[in-house]
Amino acid sequence: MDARTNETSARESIIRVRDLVVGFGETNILKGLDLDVYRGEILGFVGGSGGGKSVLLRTLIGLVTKRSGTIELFGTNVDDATDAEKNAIERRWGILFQQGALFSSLTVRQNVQFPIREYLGVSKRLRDEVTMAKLEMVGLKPDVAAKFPSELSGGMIKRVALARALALDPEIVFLDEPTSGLDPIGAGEFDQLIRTLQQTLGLTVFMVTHDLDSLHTVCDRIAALADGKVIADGPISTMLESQHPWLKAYFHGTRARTAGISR
Ligand SMILES: Nc1ncnc2c1ncn2[C@@H]1O[C@H](COP(=O)(O)OP(=O)(O)OP(=O)(O)O)[C@@H](O)[C@H]1O
Repeated sequence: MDARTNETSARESIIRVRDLVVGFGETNILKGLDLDVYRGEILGFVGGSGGGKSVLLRTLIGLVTKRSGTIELFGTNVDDATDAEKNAIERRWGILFQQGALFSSLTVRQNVQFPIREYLGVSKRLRDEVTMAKLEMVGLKPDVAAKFPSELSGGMIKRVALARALALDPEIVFLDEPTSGLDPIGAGEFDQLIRTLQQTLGLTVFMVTHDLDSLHTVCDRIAALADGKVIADGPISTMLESQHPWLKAYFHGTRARTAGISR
């Protein structure tokens, strides 16, 4: 199904954040942030370095405690969720951290199986079958399963990390700078893979990225973070029209022109 049709026909918020404040010590990093992530879309999340993109991601998955505001995941307010409900919610997302973050002492197979072992009491045979299916899904050959992360290229590490993020058949995947460290061809292939998975699996994708090519080619919508808030959201045309100084610098700078986004 075309992603844009999908987006307009079903505007169900998988993630709904309102007036979110998150800080450390005396400093607030997120200062009343509002954000929706709609089912089936690929949302690109951009913002200056140190602006709080990773902090938002870590807050959404419960690794950082918010100071105030509401976070609803799959229609459940996390403040009202029981431990059992939180556990059930965690199984509905997958995460690809920056640099892939694989366990270096585990094989690819063991890395991909990690969430399955943690959340599902299934037999070894079924775990192995699921693992091989996920590796195939991300375009890796079966022989990769027995390798260790140190034996893989950067692009392969990202794919294994994506296979692990997909292990529990999530409804949404959080990707923290998935194409960083990849050459332009590898980054383009990874973007294409994400688009294919979104279309074939009906995945929702929340992608923190600095990659202008990714924003241009793969994202249905972009949300921009500045001054602790989402200052603009919409398709790339909305970003190009914005008069906010950071957005102007970002989307009309030399790199944007090189990527063919702006003239
Ligand atoms: N655990 C923490 N304790 C104190 N400060 C933190 C903590 N985690 C993040 N910060 C601060 O929060 C701010 C936002 O960091 P964050 O990593 O979210 O930025 P970012 O937008 O993801 O940046 P980049 O694009 O460079 O990855 C930074 O100033 C960082 O130092």
